[in-house]
Amino acid sequence: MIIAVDGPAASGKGTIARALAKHYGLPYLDTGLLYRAVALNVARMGLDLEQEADAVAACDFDDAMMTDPALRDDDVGAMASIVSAHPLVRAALMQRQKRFAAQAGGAILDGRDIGTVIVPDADAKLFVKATPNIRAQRRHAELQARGGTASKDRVLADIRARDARDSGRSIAPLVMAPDAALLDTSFLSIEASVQRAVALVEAQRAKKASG
Ligand SMILES: Nc1ncnc2c1ncn2[C@@H]1O[C@H](COP(=O)(O)OP(=O)(O)O)[C@@H](O)[C@H]1O
Ligand SMILES: Nc1ccn([C@@H]2O[C@H](COP(=O)(O)OP(=O)(O)O)[C@@H](O)[C@H]2O)c(=O)n1
Repeated sequence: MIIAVDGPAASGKGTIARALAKHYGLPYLDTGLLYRAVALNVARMGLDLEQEADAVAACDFDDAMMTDPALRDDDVGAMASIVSAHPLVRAALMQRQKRFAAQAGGAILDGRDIGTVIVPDADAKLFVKATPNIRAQRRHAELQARGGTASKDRVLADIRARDARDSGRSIAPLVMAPDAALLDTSFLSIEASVQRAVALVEAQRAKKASG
């Protein structure tokens, strides 16, 4: 079974995707980390995020980079949103994601374009959302726990800027696939969100199985 989980920053998609991976015993790929790795690489190489050729030169990284804690920094999320708008960067990362999705037994991937571009024929698709304020609150608490000092207003502004850039870009914009199930986590606990996610996946599987 392949499950696609998409949604904006700090909506809870990673939390849900990890829980679904455990529930169904499937391997999980956080595709945002790939774009974050490219962005961090560009910065470390002293290159320009806005220049497509610079960002493409930073796409060649090995798996070890995916565990670098610096990838989770807030400014790296904002930088990732800049490099991810370059078509050649998306092309360079596409095969890696498609290969992960195609492994025997299935997989779960989360990101922005999983259900629309990477695996449009996924067995189940979720689009996770929450209000910008609630997402900022959650991300702010998460960053504070990691020793970050950004204010809640700054985190909210970053989330709004990323929403606009990710939804407004011409290639693979953040948009809900027409056949995805919407899951609004604004007023749900983590446990309730996960329960709802499992129910939505089961409903989509049952619908597919019946024809
Ligand atoms: N339903 C929820 N209620 C409260 N906090 C949540 C909920 N879902 C996720 N979180 C917390 O919000 C933060 C962002 O969640 P995460 O799953 O990383 O979002 P995303 O992958 O969409 O960026 C994390 O600290 C996570 O523990
Ligand atoms: N499939 C994906 C995943 C992430 N991204 C980009 O990478 C950035 C960081 O993604 P992320 O999933 O790590 O961010 P969070 O939602 O965890 O804050 C996003 O803002 C997008 O610009 C993308 O374009 N496509």
